[in-house]
Order: sequence, then C-alpha cells, then structure tokens
Amino acid sequence: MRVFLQLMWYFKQEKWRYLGGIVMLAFVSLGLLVPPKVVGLIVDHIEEGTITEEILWRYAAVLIGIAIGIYVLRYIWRILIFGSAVKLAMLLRNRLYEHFTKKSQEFYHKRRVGDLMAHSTNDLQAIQQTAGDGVLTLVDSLMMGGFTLIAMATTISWKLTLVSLLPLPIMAWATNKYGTMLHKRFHSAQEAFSTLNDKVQESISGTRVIKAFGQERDDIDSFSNLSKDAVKKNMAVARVDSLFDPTISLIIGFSFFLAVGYGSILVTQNELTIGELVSFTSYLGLLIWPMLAFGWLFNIVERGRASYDRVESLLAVKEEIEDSGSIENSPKGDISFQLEQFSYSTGTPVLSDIHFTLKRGQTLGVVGKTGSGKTTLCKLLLREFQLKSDDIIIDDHDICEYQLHALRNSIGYVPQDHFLFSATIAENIAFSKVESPFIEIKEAAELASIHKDISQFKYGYETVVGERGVTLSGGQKQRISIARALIKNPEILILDDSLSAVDAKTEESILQQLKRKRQNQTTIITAHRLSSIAHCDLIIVLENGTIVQRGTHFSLLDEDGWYKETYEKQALETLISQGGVIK
Ligand SMILES: Nc1ncnc2c1ncn2[C@@H]1O[C@H](COP(=O)(O)OP(=O)(O)OP(=O)(O)O)[C@@H](O)[C@H]1O
Repeated sequence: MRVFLQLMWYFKQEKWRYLGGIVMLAFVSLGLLVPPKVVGLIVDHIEEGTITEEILWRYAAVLIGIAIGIYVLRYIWRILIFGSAVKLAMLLRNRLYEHFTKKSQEFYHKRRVGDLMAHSTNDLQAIQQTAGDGVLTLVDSLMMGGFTLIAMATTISWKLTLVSLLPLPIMAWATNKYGTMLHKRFHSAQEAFSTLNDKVQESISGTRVIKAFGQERDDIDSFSNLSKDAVKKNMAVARVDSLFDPTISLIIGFSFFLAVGYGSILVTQNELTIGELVSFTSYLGLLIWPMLAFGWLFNIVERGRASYDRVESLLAVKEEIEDSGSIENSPKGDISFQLEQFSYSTGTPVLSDIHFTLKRGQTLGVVGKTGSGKTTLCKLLLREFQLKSDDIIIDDHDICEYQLHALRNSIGYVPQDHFLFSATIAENIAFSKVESPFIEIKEAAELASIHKDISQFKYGYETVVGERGVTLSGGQKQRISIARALIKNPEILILDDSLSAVDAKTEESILQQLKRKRQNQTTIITAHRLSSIAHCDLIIVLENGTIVQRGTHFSLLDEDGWYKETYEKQALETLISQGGVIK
C-alpha cells in the first residue's frame, strides 16, 4: 500500500475530487445495503401471511429509488476518481517529457530509447490504474465491506457474522503473500517489456542496415526470443494473478457454508427468522465484491508501486549540466579555449591541452584523424557536457556563466549525424525560427546550395520529409541541416563534418557564400577533406586529443607533418578521380 503514500502529494492536490468521489462511493455502499434488507422483510411478510399489494408497491418504490440514486452516484464518482487518475498520468507524462528534453547527451548514451518509451506508456498506465481503480477498490472494499459487516452484525446477528468471518484471516495471509510475489514478478515483466520496446524501436530505425546485410532472419529470431521472454515473465505474473480469484472464491464459499449451516441452527432455535437468514446470505453475497476487490487491490497497487518506483528513479536522475549561469544575453563570437583536459564518463582523457583563441568574424578549421576529438571539441562549445570553470571563455566570460539557453541561442550547430523531422522541408529549415517568412527560408536554402534541388521537387518546400529524411539523398539532408543552422544567422556556426556528402563544386559554392555572409561572425568547421578548411584563419590539427599542428593553410603546407601529408594525398586522389595520369 506504500504507493498510496507515494502518491499522497497528488491526492492532496486533487483532494476535493477524491473526497467527492469517496463520499459518493460511501452513499452507493449504503444504498446497496437496502435491497437485501427489503427482500428479507418481504420474505418475512410472505411467511407471516401479511403481504399486501400496497406493501409490495411500497418496497418496489424504495428499490427503484435506490437503483436510480446508485446509477447517478456511480456515474459521478467514476468521473471524479477516474478523471483524476487520467490527469495524474498526464501530469507525470508531461513531467517525464520535460525531464527528457533537459537531459544531456550523456543520459541518452546510457539509456535505451525503448526503455524510456516504456516508462512513458506502460508504467504510467499502471500508475493511472493505481490512482483510479486502486483508490476505488481500496475505498470500496473497506466501505462496502465495513458497512455490510456492520449491517450483518447489528441488524441480523453478530454471532452469525463472527462465525461466517472465520475464514477471513486465511484470505488476508494469502493475499499478502501473493502481493509480495506479484511485486517482484511485475517488475521483471516491465523490464522485459522495456527491452522488447527497445528492440522494436532499434530494428525499425535500423531496418535498412538489417536488410542490406540480409539479417532479417536473425533479427526476427532475436525479436522472437525477447518476445518469448516477455511472455514468460508476464505468464509468471498471470500465474500469481490467477491465484487471487480462486482463493477468494474458495474462502467466500466456505463463509457461505458456515453462514447457511450455523444460520439454520439459529433459525431452528428461533434466534433468527427465515427472512433474516435470506437477508444475511444476500449480505454475504454483497461481501463477494469487496473481498475480490481486496485481492485486486493488491494486484493493482503492486503493479503501481513497481511502475512508480521506475518512474521516480528516472525522474531522480540529476541534471549533469548545471544551468546556473546568470548571463541572459547571448554571447557574440570571441572564443578562447583554455582546456587542460576533458574526459567522458569513461574516464579516459579525450582532449588535453587545447589552447587557442578565435576573434569574432574569424573561421577555425579543425582537422585530424578519425577519433582525434573534433566532434568532442564542438560539443564542449555547446556545453553538452559539464566543464570546469574557465575551460572555455566566450566574450570574456566563462562559458558556464551564460544561461544554457542564451549560450545555445548564439550557436548554429550542424551535427555529423544530421536529423530531419517528419515535416515539410520548409518546416525543417525554419525549425529554430518557426515564424520565418518564406523569403528567409529560401535565402537560407540558397546559402546552403540546396534551393535548386528543392525547387525540382514536385511540392518544392512543402515536400514532406519522411522520418529521418529517408526520401532525400545524404547530401540533400546535409544541406537542409546547414540551411536550418543558417536561418538563425548564428553568432557562432559549427559545421561538424557537414560537407562530407557534397561534391567539391557544391562545397566550394557553400564555402564562398559563407565567407561573404559571415564576415562578422565566427565559424568553426571540422572536416576530413582539407579543401573544406583551407580558407580558415586558423587551422588546428588534432591527434589523440591534443593539438599537434596549428597555423594557416599555407603555413601548414610549409612544415612537415600530418597536414602536408594529408593534403598531398588528397590532391593526388582528386587528380586521379578527375582522370589525371601518374607517371
Ligand atoms: N559519449 C562518449 N562517451 C565516451 N567516449 C566518447 C563519446 N563520444 C566520443 N567518445 C570518444 O572520444 C574520442 C573522440 O571522439 P570524437 O567523436 O570527438 O572524434 P572525431 O575526431 O570527431 O572523430 P570522427 O572524425 O570520426 O568524427 C573517441 O575515442 C571516441 O571513442
């Protein structure tokens, strides 16, 4: 029952709705006590030969009145209690979603998407059930059960009541035991559902790779294994679940046996009328629901507790990035990197001894072997990871002094693994400036050299991009991502290997336009192809996370090292691809 305490904050928040619902439930429970009593009275009238048409109509009117009253009250409590439960699920869903949007990349590297989705669906459903059906079964089983017992003991016979309840402790023991078993099993069933969810999500996202490698059979087999595992764990839940009803029915049957047996003795001893015995057994019938509800209650709350614990532990994950900066104004582009060392959570240093300054309006080129730390350097500027103070200074202020929103507002980032939303091309480009007029969208597309391609599509800028942009070529997606960053006209533009999928001519055209347009703004370009960064004011060459060479294109060509070697190699490759002959 701990989950009710855990949810107390919400019950307090919605106290009037819950109290209203509980009061209605109480009236329904009281109303339900009337028919058995009326039936008993009618039986006694029949037995005594005093029944008249008028008496019959009077009782019928009472029963009809009670039925209508119960109908209305049931309708209202359902809206009050179940409505509040739906609201709780919505509240937690929004809270989770907000939590997800604030989480850093590190969080998403550690968590599986399917698991997060399971939290937002299955777990919330179980919590909603606790706040709805759980409250109903708790209140109803206590009130309905309590009122019925009081009616049995006070209006009929306390002795018969006590005897009939003898089997109840067995029920309490059994439901408690089943509840504990259920909690563990349900936890593991939810985990299995998360894993299954994750598998579906990953397989659908990676369907092209699966097909390209002919791995459909293996994929189906691995899904089927996970599915079997989920079924196995849910069956384990169902096995305990299925014990509740038969156990309770058995105990109720035993109670009936005792009631009828001992009740008959009392009738023969004239301590009870036949009508009272009929009323008593009807009351016992009314106890079936509270007892079953009590069993279900364990079931519901154990599921709710397991799910609430899972959601709570997720919500308790602290922000890795402190957003405690006070500067609200977005910075301009004077950047000074004074980074001694940076490592991911794995602990191995990924960047060391990175020192350089960049004046507003300058362009920085970052090159180096794959895995040398280029993307990490860009991500640090976006504060995707926690930094030490004075690691990066922008406009004379430590990067951490800026509010995250203000900092990121200054930056236009085109990541290596570009992502397009399932929306039109225009909406994708105007993502960060939703209200942009068409002329600005077109201008950004022209700057990114994608306008011509878009114009050739049947629906132009209104072409809907499939999920993850599957209907576009890699180069087109890349250029739409560039246009999306450019429409912001950001103070700092970061192109992280963002020209890799365009041909040399398009690359040249984009770079020329950027040079012309961004004379007073800072640009950082990371690349494998040196032609992308040859025009930069400063080029740094990274190797194993440290700067091994720095200078301009021409100064670097004058010294022996990775830059000169790579440049010559790439020049040769270009020559060969253009049909040149090596002698
Ligand atoms: N989230 C992460 N957690 C742990 N290690 C990471 C993470 N991201 C990158 N790394 C490691 O950091 C190092 C630098 O990676 P990074 O992506 O910055 O290199 P890069 O120069 O951009 O590579 P590429 O040219 O292939 O894009 C690599 O060894 C990589 O394995």
